[in-house]
Amino acid sequence: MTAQLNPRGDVAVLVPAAGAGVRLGPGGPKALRRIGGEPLLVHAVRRIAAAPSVHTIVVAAPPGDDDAVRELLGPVAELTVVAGGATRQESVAAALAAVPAGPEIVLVHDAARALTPTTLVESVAEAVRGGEDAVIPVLPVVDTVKEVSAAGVVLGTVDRSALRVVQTPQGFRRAVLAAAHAAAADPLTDDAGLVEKQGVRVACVPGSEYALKITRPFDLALAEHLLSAVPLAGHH
Ligand SMILES: Nc1ccn([C@@H]2O[C@H](COP(=O)(O)OP(=O)(O)OP(=O)(O)O)[C@@H](O)[C@H]2O)c(=O)n1
Ligand SMILES: C[C@](O)(CO)[C@H](O)COP(=O)(O)O
Repeated sequence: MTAQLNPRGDVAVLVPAAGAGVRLGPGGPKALRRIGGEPLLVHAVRRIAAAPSVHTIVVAAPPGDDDAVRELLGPVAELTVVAGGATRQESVAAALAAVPAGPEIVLVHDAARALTPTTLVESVAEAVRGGEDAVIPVLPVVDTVKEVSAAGVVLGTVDRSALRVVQTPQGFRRAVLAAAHAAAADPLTDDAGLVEKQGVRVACVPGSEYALKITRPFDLALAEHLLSAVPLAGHH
């Protein structure tokens, strides 16, 4: 059944889904690869659409696949589909340009983080609503980290106590994200990076193991397993 979004919600979620998935290997655009019989993009959008604060969803589709993505997501949730760009940053900018007047909180969420819990969408939005200009979900680094030379020799052991791995959704006051994208020069890997360049404070909230980014074949297998072991994996 098509999820109806909250007309009184204050959050727009941009879903960059236009990546090729080179690290995942052959099999078509990553967002359209399947776990539990459904494309990653469907899993991701279903979880976003279940978040009570969400007013608008804009998906940046793989180049040439925008009509197919519209058809695919029609039964999942009310949303807008735009054509993605050559970089993640361009895809986010295209989606941002399609957000209607209204929502003043904008979240950017990778389709590749298909099992992200709905509760994480809400906790990031809540932190922005509470006064932060920019919010990212993070997890501690669980392994020892070494700096290694190009020749494969250890140069030193990094102090990991202040390091965090960063997930999505990343949340922003709308004007802050728009200004950061307007000022963007070289592409960065995440939106918080653009905002940092503007001197804006970026706050952290606890991330979720379920929000793993499906990047390599092992991640796809892990996500498939999580979904079959716990059918609602990452839903809450
Ligand atoms: N031109 C691009 C590149 C990436 N993305 C999206 O950004 C998210 C995070 O990117 P990543 O997981 O690195 O995806 P890919 O770029 O597809 O991966 P790879 O680098 O292995 O090709 C994904 O949902 C991906 O679809 C996008 O919308 N447009
Ligand atoms: C946005 C992101 O998912 C946060 O971890 C990440 O930076 C995307 O980077 P990638 O190099 O495109 O995977």
